Amino acid sequence: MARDTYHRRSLGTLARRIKESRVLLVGAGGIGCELLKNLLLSNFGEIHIIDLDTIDLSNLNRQFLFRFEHIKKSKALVAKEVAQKFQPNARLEAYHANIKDSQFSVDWFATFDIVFNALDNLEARRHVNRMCLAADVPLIESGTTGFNGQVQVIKKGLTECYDCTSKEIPKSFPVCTIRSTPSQPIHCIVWAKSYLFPVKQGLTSSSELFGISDEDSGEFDHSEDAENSAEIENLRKEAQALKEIRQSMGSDVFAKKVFDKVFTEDIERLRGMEDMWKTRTPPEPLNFEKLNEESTEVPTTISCNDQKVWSTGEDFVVFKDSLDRLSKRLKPLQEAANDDTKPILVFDKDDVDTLDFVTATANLRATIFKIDPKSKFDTKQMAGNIIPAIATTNAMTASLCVLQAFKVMKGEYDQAKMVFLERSGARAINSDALQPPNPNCPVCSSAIARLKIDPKRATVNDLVEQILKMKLGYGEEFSLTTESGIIYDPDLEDNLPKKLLDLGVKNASFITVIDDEDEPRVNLELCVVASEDHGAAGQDPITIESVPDLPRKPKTPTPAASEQVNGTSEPAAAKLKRSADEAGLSNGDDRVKRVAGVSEANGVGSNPIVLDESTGGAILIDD
Ligand SMILES: Nc1ncnc2c1ncn2[C@@H]1O[C@H](COP(=O)(O)OP(=O)(O)OP(=O)(O)O)[C@@H](O)[C@H]1O
Ligand SMILES: [Zn+2]
Repeated sequence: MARDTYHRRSLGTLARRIKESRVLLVGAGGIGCELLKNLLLSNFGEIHIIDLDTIDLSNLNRQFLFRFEHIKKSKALVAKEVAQKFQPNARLEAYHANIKDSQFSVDWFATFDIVFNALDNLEARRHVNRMCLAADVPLIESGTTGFNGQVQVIKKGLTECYDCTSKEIPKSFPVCTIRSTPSQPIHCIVWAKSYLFPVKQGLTSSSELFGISDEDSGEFDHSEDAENSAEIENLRKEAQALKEIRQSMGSDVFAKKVFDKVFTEDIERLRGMEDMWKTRTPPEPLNFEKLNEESTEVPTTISCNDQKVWSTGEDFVVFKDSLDRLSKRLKPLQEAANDDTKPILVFDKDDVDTLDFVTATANLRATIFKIDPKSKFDTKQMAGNIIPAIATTNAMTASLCVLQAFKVMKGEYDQAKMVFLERSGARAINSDALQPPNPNCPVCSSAIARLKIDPKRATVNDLVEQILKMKLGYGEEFSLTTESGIIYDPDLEDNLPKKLLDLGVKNASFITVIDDEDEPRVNLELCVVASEDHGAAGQDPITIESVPDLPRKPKTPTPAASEQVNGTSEPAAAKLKRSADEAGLSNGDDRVKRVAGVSEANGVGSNPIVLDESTGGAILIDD
């Protein structure tokens, strides 16, 4: 029987609507590949796929549309080409691009029946959430972390949006914890990674051994309390000392100089700060000669054993050997470089030399501070911020997305669910009713309006005077914020004559208007539609499409703002995937109680998927 007949039998009248639908899939990674296959096999007629990345060797174990020969090619383009074979009649469009690019305007989003998020980062998720709210298109948001997965249906005005609940943001550590008082293996790993290597993203620091970066790691907390600023000053002094040591790179004495500085002298200096050790165990410096004698029998091949936690002597050998390998790589690069470029080596979890070095130096530091050392394998996970991705979780999550999409296509939002997948609960798949929008949400409680501008002419003054004060009746007290920060408030009048374009406002940008009067109106999100045509025929350089309703704000504080979490014992993971907790899907008691008639949760994280016995072992897809 033809596939269409099966679809009609199982989906009834919905089959036709699905075939005529036009949907957008954002992300062609772990969930995205599975979802694309599901959408095609479910007969969705037109699918647009976007992904900014190219295929990597490490994607092949789970992103099944990709093969070895596709490495370095665009994920979106390859996904389209390969998946087209499942359903040759479907219309597929692929974009090798960032969803945040200005070509993907609100008007473009509005052409889709459903948008599916299969992303791995907060920023892109937030952007799509805002665009879907502005375009009033339903969004199916999904994410996985190891064995956990979740799917959330988002519809403007009816359900919570992605930002209605607070999200955990990447953790950072106070500089003083990393530099002087580490207490966890991760503190030593962050130190080895960020202090000895330049980092690719962040702000200023120059205390690295393998080159000097203009930037600093986001893993450091730079808030200027007294303890921190003293540490930052120390960092500057040490930068100078390391600079001198760098001069001897490539010579026989290099390893000893580095070792003596970071594992002996710096530690003795730290130990001398007695106040610091009143409530903590003081660090014990290491001795180069002693370790050299103790490790004469250790082969350098020990570094290949990534499961074993190396002894201090083994760490010492790997330290010297990897330092030598890295120096040999850097030296010729430096000699060949002209004056303008300064070659550097940066940490990369997949670069064995840098990983060996970080493992060994982090472990030597851990020994000094009486912290448990870690295997190279564990160090790789922690230093590389790796969250295991599991093919089965992705596949199950992608299938749940399609089941929710059917409800969205039918307009049955009362039937749509927040669904989550977990390993240790009584059932593998659980669901919750969708919550109404949070009235204090900084995103969806805002009014939304489209602002048409001629980018060549429209100024901040045009927006403030003609639109906000004259058309929308704003008083004097309000501010304008874009992604790059505040562009106007009553004390920042210098920007008034500037063109919006020169302040980074382009097509698909958002400008948030925050009313600061005594009884403020809700925030207003202005979604920019920039078009040079708009300036033609003597039109105003800036117009608003329709006057939005701007009620007063509710008087309760806003709970959904992001929180900065510093100095915790958790890995400084730039958390890529959304966890159940982030989604407001706590795996705690509340939810277990809500799942009626099922056995008790069976342990925490240590058991395989437990299915509900009362249903004959069936996985309950939905309540
Ligand atoms: N702003 C964005 N625009 C378009 N695609 C994006 C954007 N941000 C992330 N993506 C894509 O979303 C996908 C997420 O997939 P996934 O979580 O499987 O990540 P991955 O990078 O493929 O794998 P891993 O991070 O586990 O190595 C990636 O392919 C990534 O390129
Ligand atoms: Zn919201």
